[in-house]
Amino acid sequence: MSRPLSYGPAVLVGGTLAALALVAIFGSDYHVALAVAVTSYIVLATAWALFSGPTGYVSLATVAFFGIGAYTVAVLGDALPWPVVLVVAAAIGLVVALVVGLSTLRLSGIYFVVFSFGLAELIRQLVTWYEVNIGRSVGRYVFLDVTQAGLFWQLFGLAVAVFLVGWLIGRSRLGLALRVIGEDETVARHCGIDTTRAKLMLFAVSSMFITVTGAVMAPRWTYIDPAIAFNPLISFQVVVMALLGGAGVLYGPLLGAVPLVLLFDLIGAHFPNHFSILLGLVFVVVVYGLPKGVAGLVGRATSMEHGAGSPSPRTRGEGGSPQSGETGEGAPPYPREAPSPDIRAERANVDLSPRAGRGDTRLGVSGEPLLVIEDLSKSFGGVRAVDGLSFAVARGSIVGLIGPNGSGKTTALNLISGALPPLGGEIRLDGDAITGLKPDRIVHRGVARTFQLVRVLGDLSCADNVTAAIAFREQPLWGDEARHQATALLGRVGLDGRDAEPAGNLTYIDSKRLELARALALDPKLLLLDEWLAGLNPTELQEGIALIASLKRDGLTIVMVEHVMDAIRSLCDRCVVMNTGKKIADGTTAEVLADPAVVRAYLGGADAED
Ligand SMILES: Nc1ncnc2c1ncn2[C@@H]1O[C@H](COP(=O)(O)OP(=O)(O)OP(=O)(O)O)[C@@H](O)[C@H]1O
Repeated sequence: MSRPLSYGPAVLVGGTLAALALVAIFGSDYHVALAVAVTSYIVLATAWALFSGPTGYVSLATVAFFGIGAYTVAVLGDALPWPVVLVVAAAIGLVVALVVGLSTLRLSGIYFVVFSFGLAELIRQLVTWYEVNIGRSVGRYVFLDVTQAGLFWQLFGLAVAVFLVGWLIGRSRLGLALRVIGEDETVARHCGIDTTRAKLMLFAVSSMFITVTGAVMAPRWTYIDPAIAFNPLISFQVVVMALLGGAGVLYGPLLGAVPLVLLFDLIGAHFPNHFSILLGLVFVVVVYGLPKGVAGLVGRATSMEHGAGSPSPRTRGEGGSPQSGETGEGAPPYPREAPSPDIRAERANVDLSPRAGRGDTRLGVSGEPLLVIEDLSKSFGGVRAVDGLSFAVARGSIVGLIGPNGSGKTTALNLISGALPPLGGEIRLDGDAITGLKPDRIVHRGVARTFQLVRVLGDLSCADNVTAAIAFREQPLWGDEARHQATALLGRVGLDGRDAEPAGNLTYIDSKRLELARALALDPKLLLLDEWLAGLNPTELQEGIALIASLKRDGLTIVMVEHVMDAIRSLCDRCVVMNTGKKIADGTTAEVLADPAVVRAYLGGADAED
């Protein structure tokens, strides 16, 4: 949403459509037919990229929807007025997309590709079966009085509509959600995005455009059978066109569709028997030579011109220290409400007495704790990663979750944040059970997290990384207000003035700052930090500790998995120690770090003694 407005794409799209319109008005029959083919593929490839571009879900189901549209016309074309036929086709496409989407959009990567291909084949076989066994003939005649020019103008209208819808989606929360999903679906869920719903909505919109295109194109054939209407080549051609042009931007597929339709027309005329081989060759060249398409090349050239061509490498622990004064107390105020007097009172009441001991869920916490974990467990195959874990976290406190490598700390955080479903036990936040809820629901209850391996959305700007959370939290904001809040949060973590910078350019420490800003943007009650301080140099570490301390001063409750003992000592009110999935200690930091069982299991004598 913070991308600068550029008229280049609008001129490109408008100019191309205007040129096609001129061909349709003044061209010969052959040229009008060519304009029809080009426009139909512009619509198909752009509609395909509406969904597959931002999400990265490569769908080979294009022809399934295209064929549904064509067959709707073949069956109903004579019986109903033309606009009604198109509406019925769109409705059927919508229903099929919703059913298919609900059952498949949980799949990702190659599984989705294979399924989408299988879907097209399945629908083709079903139609063939119906025609042979019920209809008693394989094909159907389509006798509709539509001229080539009439066909062109319908497609032209569809093209205008698909660009308009794509433009609107690109500027909407849904558009941002899809870009986040495409970058990192796990992060998307932890930003509060209902990823299934977002994907489903766009899949349905994209499929409706494809279905209506199939319907509009049907009269062109006069006779159709399943082999024509569900020809898998259509799916492959659409993918190749979108990839050649660049599926990441709205105008990209157009850049691929125009030259390839012309090329395919040439190949079809002169080498009809070699069409598939040449299509395969084009596909290989596109995938290897232009992974981000022509639009990607244009984007790179433009950014080089503006001096932003070579992103600095994202190297763990390398340089990039923030300027002094950017963190901690000197930073602009974190835009969340100050802790209420109640919370302050409860914090004052936290019992950190040495009696607070092992295995007792509520010991050490007076009043209703913010987070209560009871008898939580999780297994991976034969490995019991978390085994009967119980502890509580007082409001406004920082609890360190510590233990040797592989003791189950990250798994415990994953269970709390909803990244993993527990095997057993209960998690309560503010008195309400959140056990087993999806991450986006848990985010809306007030839990935010960072990840052990930092996860920023590299192709999005820093501001968009933070806005993704602001736009999908429980009390979402959008537009200028969201942008201002994103800027303030970036300043809060020491990333002043970096709003427009792609997150992929950030150094390791700055990526961590950005991830923290994104978590804070969710306006959480509880923040889960997974080794947020790992890999920092001594200066960065001190700044990181100051930053976390300032969050606590603002009233945030924090559970931090950490191996950096200096941070544990200076930040944590209490510590829960895990070993082989079980809690082995729970008490004040000083008490726990002096516990011989803890020393034996984890710290080693030297560190425990300093
Ligand atoms: N997705 C997974 N699949 C299979 N095993 C897993 C998975 N995640 C964690 N484990 C196993 O569960 C156990 C606990 O792992 P976990 O990452 O929670 O430990 P940890 O205390 O966070 O370790 P570290 O301090 O090294 O990050 C380990 O034996 C680990 O191999």
